[in-house]
Amino acid sequence: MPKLLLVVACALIDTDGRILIAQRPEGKALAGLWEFPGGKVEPGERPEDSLTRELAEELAITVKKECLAPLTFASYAYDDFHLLMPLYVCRRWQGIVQGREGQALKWVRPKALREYPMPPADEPLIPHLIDLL
Ligand SMILES: Nc1nc2c([nH]c(=O)n2[C@@H]2O[C@H](COP(=O)(O)OP(=O)(O)OP(=O)(O)O)[C@@H](O)[C@H]2O)c(=O)[nH]1
Repeated sequence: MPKLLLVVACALIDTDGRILIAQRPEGKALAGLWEFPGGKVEPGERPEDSLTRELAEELAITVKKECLAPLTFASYAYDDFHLLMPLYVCRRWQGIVQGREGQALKWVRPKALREYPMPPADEPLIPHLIDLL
């Protein structure tokens, strides 16, 4: 059984019902693909704390834990690890979203998500977002 990797991700939703996606920068695994902001849960961290930390680091926003609602999760066998990725939704945050790590950002309607190449783990998440919005 390959290593289980726990990654938390978030669909930020704006007042027009659009979802934020970020493009993975060059040099990283899966570079160029569009993903939901988030990252690995570090040892000793609660998942919601990892997510608020990643959102601050990547996007310069402050998110309260009460504003994170669980939506669904991805479970996907990559070659070298098995990804388990809870997806939260968030409609309320403090600050202005900016890409702090040089990543491109886009606000996209749920039905348009398929136009952006995403990691294979993410594809099954799209119908859940379409249903939600
Ligand atoms: N944040 C995020 N990660 C995703 C998504 N889909 C998906 O397969 N992943 C995978 O989950 C892992 C997330 O790791 P990460 O973003 O924290 O880490 P990273 O590869 O940037 O590495 P590093 O933080 O050690 O530099 C990566 O292997 C990434 O490919 C997604 O929608 N959002």
